[in-house]
Formats: sequence, structure tokens, C-alpha cells
Amino acid sequence: PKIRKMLSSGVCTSTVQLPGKVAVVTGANTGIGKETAKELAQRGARVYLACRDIQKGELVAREIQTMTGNQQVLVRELDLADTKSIRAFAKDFLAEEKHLHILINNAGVMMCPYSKTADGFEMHMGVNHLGHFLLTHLLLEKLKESAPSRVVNVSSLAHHLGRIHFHNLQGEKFYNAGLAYCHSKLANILFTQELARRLKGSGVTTYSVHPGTVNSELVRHSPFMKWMWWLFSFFIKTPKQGAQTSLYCAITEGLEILNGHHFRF
Ligand SMILES: NC(=O)C1=CN([C@@H]2O[C@H](COP(=O)(O)OP(=O)(O)OC[C@H]3O[C@@H](n4cnc5c(N)ncnc54)[C@H](OP(=O)(O)O)[C@@H]3O)[C@@H](O)[C@H]2O)C=CC1
Ligand SMILES: CC1=C(/C=C/C(C)=C/C=C/C(C)=C/C=O)C(C)(C)CCC1
Repeated sequence: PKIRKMLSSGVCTSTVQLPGKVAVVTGANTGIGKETAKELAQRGARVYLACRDIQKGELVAREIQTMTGNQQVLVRELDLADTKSIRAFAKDFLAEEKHLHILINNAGVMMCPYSKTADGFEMHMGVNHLGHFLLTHLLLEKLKESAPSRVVNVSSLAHHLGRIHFHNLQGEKFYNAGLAYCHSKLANILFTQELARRLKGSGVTTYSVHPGTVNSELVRHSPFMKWMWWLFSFFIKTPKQGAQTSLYCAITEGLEILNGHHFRF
């Protein structure tokens, strides 16, 4: 139990309530994203579950509505592997909503076999970084109009092994599924730092997080990782525990001074 507690560590203890606030969480139909969305709804925010599979999203929205009593949990289609889908999501959202206070760029893929997005980007870089980069860019004016507002980018400790290989960005010269994930997670952090720099004084702040090692579907593409996660399932975080760092960065008061910083555990 001591080891488990040590690995689970940080809890978001903020008592902030969010009535009247609007949040978007990508990849909110399962894992860390689902628990993040649930907690934001629990605190009274209107929460958009941005999911590539609408049916999975609707099931989760109903579950969150029932658990929290908050009916303002909405599902919208967003496939981060297709810039057309990202643009359509943003267009509809901007037409529908006056405000956006919290954007949580959470969705992610890990160790998938070599493949490309609809626009020809290597899948990890395309979904984990470039898709969120475009989404954030398209929603930026709305975030500025809604300031104070925040963007949380869910990265990973895996960024330590990441490198930005500009001569091989699409993995066409060489490809390693594990390293491709690491590169995309480094991109999440570099994006956060530069976004913070460019948004200084705008009232929009941004943070990157490592959620810890979390028992989720992220390992779906790797039988070895699946086995590891199963073997150590008692020691690694639950998705609810994994959501704490994202929630901390999204709602804790007075965090503006740490704009652009990376938070872990
Ligand atoms: N679990 C862990 O130990 C760690 C996780 N992270 C990060 O946490 C974040 C959440 O992962 P986690 O909850 O663990 O993993 P899950 O696999 O459980 O959830 C990932 C979510 O991303 C969605 N997603 C994947 N591809 C796309 C796409 N093309 N368009 C839209 N949504 C997509 C998935 O949708 P669908 O269900 O339809 O596939 C799912 O909702 C990721 O960014 C991951 O890198 C970081 C460090 C450790
Ligand atoms: C060695 C070891 C572990 C492995 C941790 C790993 C391999 C973490 C990988 C994290 C990833 C891939 C994050 C995704 O972004 C466990 C399971 C904690 C149990 C204790 C011993």
C-alpha cells in the first residue's frame, strides 16, 4: 500500500466550482480524459466531450450526467487524425458557444503500427501533437475572449526520450513505435512553452502535464505493455488518479505565474 500511495501521489484539492464555465476535453470517452471530464462536470462546467467515436462518447456523456446530475455534458465528433474533422469541430463549436475557458488536449495514441493521418502525418505526431496544435490555434480567439482561460496539454515522462528529427518528421526514413510516441510527447511540451511565450499578457495560460503511469487503454497496441499494466495494475494509477494533474492545471487558482511550466504526478 505504501508503494501504491507513493506512485499515486498528487491529488487536486482545489475547491473551485465551475458554474458558467465551458470546457472541451479531447479523448474524453475513456481513461484519463473521461475522468477529467467527469470532475469538470461535477464542478458545474458545461463540458464538451470531443471524441472520434460518437457512440462511445454518448454512452459516457449519459454516465457522467447520471453520476453528477449535470445535464450539460455534450458530445461532439473530433478525429485528430484528420484536419477536416478538426476544422469542422472548431467551426461548429465557435458557432455554438460564446466562451471557452478550459481546453484539455488529452487524446493520445501510443505505439501504434506505422500509419499516417488523413493528411499524411506520422500517426503519433499527427494525433498527439499536430492535431492538438491545429485545434488550439482554431480555438485561440475564443480562449482569448473568455480570459482568464487555460490550455492543458497532456504530455508524458516519455518526452525525456523524445527528439525532434526534422529530417524524418513523418517517420519515413526510420520508425520505432515507442520512440515515435516519445517524440510526439516532447512536441507537446515544446508547444506548451512556445504557446505560453506568445500568449503572455493575453489572459490565456497553458501547462503541460505528465499524469503518472495510469491503467488505461493507452497500451492497447502493445501486448508487452498490456501484460506489464496487468501485472502491475495494483501499483499504477487509476484513471481518476491520473486525471488529477490535468485538473490541477485546469482549475487551481493562482497558477498563472507558472504559465508554460510542466507538471508531473
Ligand atoms: N496511461 C498512461 O500511463 C499515460 C498517459 N499519458 C497521456 O494521457 C493521455 C490520455 O491517455 P489515456 O487515458 O491513458 O489513454 P486511453 O487510450 O485510455 O485514451 C486515449 C483517448 O484518446 C482518444 N483518441 C485516440 N486517437 C484519437 C483521434 N485520432 N482523435 C480523437 N481522439 C483520439 C481515444 O479515443 P478511442 O477510445 O476512440 O480510441 C481515447 O478517448 C494521452 O495523451 C497519453 O499520451 C501520458 C503518460 C502516461
Ligand atoms: C518498471 C516499473 C513500472 C513501469 C513503468 C513504465 C514502463 C512506465 C511507462 C509509462 C508510459 C509509457 C507512459 C506513457 O506516456 C511500473 C509498471 C510502474 C511498476 C513498477 C516497475
